[in-house]
Amino acid sequence: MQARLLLEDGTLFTGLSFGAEAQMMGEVVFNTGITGYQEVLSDPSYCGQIVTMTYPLIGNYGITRDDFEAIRPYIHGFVVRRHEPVPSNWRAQYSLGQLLQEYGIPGISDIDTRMLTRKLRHFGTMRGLITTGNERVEELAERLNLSTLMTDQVARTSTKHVFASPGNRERIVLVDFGAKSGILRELTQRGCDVVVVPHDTTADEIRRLAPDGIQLSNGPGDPKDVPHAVKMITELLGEIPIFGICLGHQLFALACGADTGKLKFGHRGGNHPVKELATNRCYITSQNHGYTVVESSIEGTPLEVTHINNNDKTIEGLKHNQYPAFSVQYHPEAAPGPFDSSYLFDEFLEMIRTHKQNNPQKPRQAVLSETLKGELQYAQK
Ligand SMILES: NC(=O)CC[C@H](N)C(=O)O
Repeated sequence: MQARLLLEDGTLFTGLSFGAEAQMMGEVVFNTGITGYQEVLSDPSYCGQIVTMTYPLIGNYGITRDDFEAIRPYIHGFVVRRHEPVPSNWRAQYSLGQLLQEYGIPGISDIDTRMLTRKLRHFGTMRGLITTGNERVEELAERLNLSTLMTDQVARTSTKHVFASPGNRERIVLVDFGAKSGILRELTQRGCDVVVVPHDTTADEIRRLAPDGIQLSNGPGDPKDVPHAVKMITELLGEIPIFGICLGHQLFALACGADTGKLKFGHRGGNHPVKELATNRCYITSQNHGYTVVESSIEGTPLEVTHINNNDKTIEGLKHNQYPAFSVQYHPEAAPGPFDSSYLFDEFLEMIRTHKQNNPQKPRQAVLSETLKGELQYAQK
């Protein structure tokens, strides 16, 4: 069956459909990973986006639900050069095309993804529309022109209820802005007592959970669409150690008085070189973001730049010069790898221990278990 991809500049690609029979609109972006398409399509930070893979052969190892970064994909379309419908992998439960069909997401293959990527690099990301129907092109163009990009992706992808992943070490409140499950995995692997809370949890609600540290997750969209989170971070800065990842990094920067802006075509892939300024060391990192912290906005804030991107020199890491709080624009949970940066979770726990030594805490409130029990019961209804 035929599928078409129309861009807002009028470019029309005609290829083959391998996903759902559907028409969907979104911001067209590209990812340069040569593996990891399952983690890409299930990463909630791509909510509302049409993702093009620049690697030409996609789908050859199929789909394994255990490799997902969220309960379901939130992408609005998947674009590949060649889709492999028969996976060769003993872990595969079904094919990529079957997964897209299950969730009503269109997929288009057999188009020139190199041309598409060059266009996005040259002109910046664009709105686009994938359709498997046979509408007239003028009709599709009009629909695309009238459409706008989503602004409520965080609310769509965040958990609605508090849930816990118990452990016997530091208690971490993980604020879920559309978190990848890799973050929870990294924390639980280190024995942390993790409480995952919705994106709009207030500072007081977080205090009641008596956390040792706050992990701000990644998430979709523009950080300026989540002002309530900036307020929460501002209120807790200095009181509880904070570690922000990706959207969490951008929100942390906004809370410290810096600004964010949109990159022309973003960073999405598994081999972005990041330089740690203190050591001059280079880390190869996994990235997925379209926004960035504006460098010129750092002056006059309490922030210090710790890492920069070696390709375009944009900010990749920040730390507060007075309080226990830091953040990175890339993904230390590295799903899929590279695993160069997982040590940042250990540094976060080390920061928490130092903060605890310097600020002996009151015993944890008994109210915590009651709060959680109530939430969990509610969630089970
Ligand atoms: N992965 C993320 O958290 C992405 C952050 C933000 N949505 C951006 O595109 O920049």
